[in-house]
Amino acid sequence: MSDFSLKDLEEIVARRAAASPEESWTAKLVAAGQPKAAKKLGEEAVETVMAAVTHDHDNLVYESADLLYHLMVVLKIADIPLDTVMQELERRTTQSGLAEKAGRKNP
Ligand SMILES: N=c1c2ncn([C@@H]3O[C@H](COP(=O)(O)OP(=O)(O)OP(=O)(O)O)[C@@H](O)[C@H]3O)c2ncn1[C@@H]1O[C@H](COP(=O)(O)O)[C@@H](O)[C@H]1O
Repeated sequence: MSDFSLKDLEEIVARRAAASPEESWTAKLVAAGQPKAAKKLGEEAVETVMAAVTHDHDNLVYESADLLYHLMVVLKIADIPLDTVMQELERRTTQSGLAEKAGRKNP
């Protein structure tokens, strides 16, 4: 069981965003801007999907880590705290996903 949390990763990303792009991938992505960071997020999402559908357990773990890290970078560039996403997830705990979908105006 790891003590490492997404909150820890958020803090690392915030700290490294201010580093030199020559010495930090995080800083390089932040300097490149949201289109580049979001493109990397999309690539990691596709690689995660491929690992899942091919039942590649080890790669699914590896690509999921890449995906979560790049999501944290995209949220950082968008100036959205992880806590805002967690609040949205918490709000959703009051009903099932199926009930939420059925209640949409345009399902
Ligand atoms: N978790 C990560 C993490 N996961 C993936 N990556 C980097 O994401 C980059 C993209 O990897 P890919 O192989 O998918 O992409 P690529 O083909 O090399 O890149 P392109 O040529 O396509 O642009 C690689 O440089 C990975 O090392 C990460 N870089 C940083 N972190 C965390 O951020 C911290 C600070 O890192 P720096 O900002 O680099 O100091 C690290 O100690 C980690 O905790």
